[in-house]
Amino acid sequence: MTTHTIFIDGAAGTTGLRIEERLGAADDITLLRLPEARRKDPAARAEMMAQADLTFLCLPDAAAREAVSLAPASARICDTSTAHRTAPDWVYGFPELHGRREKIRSAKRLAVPGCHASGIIALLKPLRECGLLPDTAQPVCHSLTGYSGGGKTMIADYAAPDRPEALSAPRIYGLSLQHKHLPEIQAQCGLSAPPVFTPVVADYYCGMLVSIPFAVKDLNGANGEAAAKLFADYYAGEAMVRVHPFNTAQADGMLAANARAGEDGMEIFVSGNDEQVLLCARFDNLGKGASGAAVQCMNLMLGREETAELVVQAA
Ligand SMILES: NC(=O)C1=CN([C@@H]2O[C@H](COP(=O)(O)OP(=O)(O)OC[C@H]3O[C@@H](n4cnc5c(N)ncnc54)[C@H](OP(=O)(O)O)[C@@H]3O)[C@@H](O)[C@H]2O)C=CC1
Ligand SMILES: CC(=O)N[C@@H](CCC(=O)OP(=O)(O)O)C(=O)O
Repeated sequence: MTTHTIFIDGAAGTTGLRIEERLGAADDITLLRLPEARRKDPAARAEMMAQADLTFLCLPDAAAREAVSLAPASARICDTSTAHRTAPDWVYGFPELHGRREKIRSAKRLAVPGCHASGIIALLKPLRECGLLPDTAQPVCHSLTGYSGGGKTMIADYAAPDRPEALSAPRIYGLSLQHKHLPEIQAQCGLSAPPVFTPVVADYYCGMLVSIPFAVKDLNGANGEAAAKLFADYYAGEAMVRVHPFNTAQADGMLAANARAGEDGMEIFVSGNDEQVLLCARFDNLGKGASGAAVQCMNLMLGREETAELVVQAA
C-alpha cells in the first residue's frame, strides 16, 4: 500500500478541522501535527511542509501567502484560501470542469475554489462552453450561506449569548459588489466583466444555495428544458454533481439552503417557464465549497480513488 504524509497548516480552523476529520481514519495517510505552541511558528510550519507529500493551507490569505514563501519549491500545496486562485502556475481545483482532472492530477500548486464561486462557476461555465452565454454577459447572481462560511470569528459571533438581534435575520453583505470570489469567477468563466453578485449570510450553521435567473432570450433562446439537458450532459458520470430534471417538484415548492449540510456533493436545479429560467446550485459551503473539494483534489493529486474519504456524495 502506498502511504502519504499530509500536513494541514491551519488545522485548528473550520476548514482545517473538517479536512482532518475526513483524513483521520484513512490507513494510507499519516497526518503531521504541530503542538499548539508551535502551530503559528514559521520555522516549524516550513519543516512540516518540507516533510509532507502534500500540504493543505487552511489559513487567512496573508498567512497562506506566507506559507507558500516558506515552502520548498518541491512541496505540493492545496490552498483553500483566496490567495492563489487567479495566480499563474496554480491549477484551479474544480475537477468537474472539462479537461481539468488531468491538470489537477499533476498539479504541484492547487487552489481550491471559493464556496460561492463553486456554485456560480458550476452554473455559468457550461453555458459559456456551449455558447449559450456570450463573454460580454453580466449575470446577476445570488448566494445564501450559513455562518460557518465566515470561519471561527463569525461562528463565535453567531454563538455568542449576547449577540445583536440583527444576527437573527438574513444579512446581505458585499454591498460594494466587489466580493473576493469575483476575480476567480470571471477568470474561470471567461467573462469580460465580473457578474453582479449579492451574497446573503443567515442564521444557520452550514449549507449554500446559489441562484442565477435568466431571461430565455439572454440564453440564446434556450429554455429551461434545454438548459437542464445541457447541465445533465455536461456533468454526466460525475459522482459529486447531480443534475435534477427540469422543474423537478420540491415537496413544498421551495429550496432550503441547508439541505446538503454535512455532505460533499452538489445538486443543480433548473426551473422556470417559457420566458425565464432559474438556475440553482445547492451544496455545503464546508463540503464541495471547501474541505470536501480540497480532499477530492488531494485524492486526484495523490493518485487515490477520487471520492475516497468524502462524506455522502451528490444526493
Ligand atoms: N469557512 C468556509 O466555508 C470556507 C473557508 N475558506 C477559506 O479557508 C481558509 C480558512 O478559513 P476558515 O477555516 O473558515 O478560517 P478559520 O478562521 O476558522 O481558521 C483559520 C485558522 O488559521 C489559523 N491561523 C491564522 N494565522 C495563522 C498563521 N500565521 N499560521 C498558522 N495558522 C494561522 C487560525 O488560528 P486561530 O485558531 O488561532 O485563530 C485558525 O485556526 C480561509 O482562507 C477561508 O477564506 C474557503 C472556503 C470556505
Ligand atoms: C459568510 C462569509 O463571510 N463567507 C465568506 C466566504 C468564505 C470563503 O469561502 O471564502 P474563501 O474561500 O475565498 O476564502 C465570504 O463571503 O467572504
